[in-house]
Amino acid sequence: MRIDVFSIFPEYLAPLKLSLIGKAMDAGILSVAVHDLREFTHDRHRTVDDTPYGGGAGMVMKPEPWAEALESVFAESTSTDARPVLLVPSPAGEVFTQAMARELATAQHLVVACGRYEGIDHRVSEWSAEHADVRFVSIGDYVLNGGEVAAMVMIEAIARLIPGTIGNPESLTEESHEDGLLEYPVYTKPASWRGHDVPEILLSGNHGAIARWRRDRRLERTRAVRPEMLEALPAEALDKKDRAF
Ligand SMILES: Nc1cc(-c2ccc3ccn(Cc4ccc(CN5CCCCC5)cc4)c3c2)n[nH]1
Repeated sequence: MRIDVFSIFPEYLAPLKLSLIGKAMDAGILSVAVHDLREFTHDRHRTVDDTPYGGGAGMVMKPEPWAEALESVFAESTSTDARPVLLVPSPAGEVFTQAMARELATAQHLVVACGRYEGIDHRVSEWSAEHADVRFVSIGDYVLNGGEVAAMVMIEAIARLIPGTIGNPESLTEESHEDGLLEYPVYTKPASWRGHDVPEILLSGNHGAIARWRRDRRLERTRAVRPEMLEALPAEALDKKDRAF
């Protein structure tokens, strides 16, 4: 997968080079390029914003730098490949979920447009729709100062689902939101720590009982913290014992 990110603060995306994403990039599984939007301006002040038509507070990002920036990478999605997906972080977007991360992990080319100020001239997304599949995406119901943090969140959630990125694909199962339940609590040595002991069952070696205990903890936690997730589960996903929770 190829990911191109555009921002007026490209250094904001530097941490992507670390950890898993960094390894995946080294292994050639993933390529992430971060571009400075100001490279696509031509005036002395490298202007990317202007006042909003219709009035209102703040500034709006000008369309032309964005169009030149985006077409510089849209063109690289050759006609044989699938159209690129343009992700536009926005408080007004569809909410980003694990299901959406799974869907986007199958894309060949993701382009992320990180807005700032009050957002990007809307005509950019209208123009982009001729060249890419455009998705406005919110990472939650709160307002950030720009799209960079949202881009980091989405890239991490998507990239870790690409085969070969995560060392142990086993750890992608039974995690929260993967199968509709929250994850179970985890423990490691020492077995007794500051008066707190690891649940006996986990030391028993009885893998059947351990699996049941973990399932029960997942149901208990989901009912306590996110009851609406339990309601959303298809009936067949819960067996008789599960319904006890
Ligand atoms: N999940 C999530 C994603 C974002 C996000 C993503 C991208 C950008 C780009 C700029 N901002 C800051 C911002 C956005 C909206 C307003 C309100 N303003 C009212 C008048 C009409 C225009 C809009 C103010 C400042 C962004 C914020 N926040 N939260």
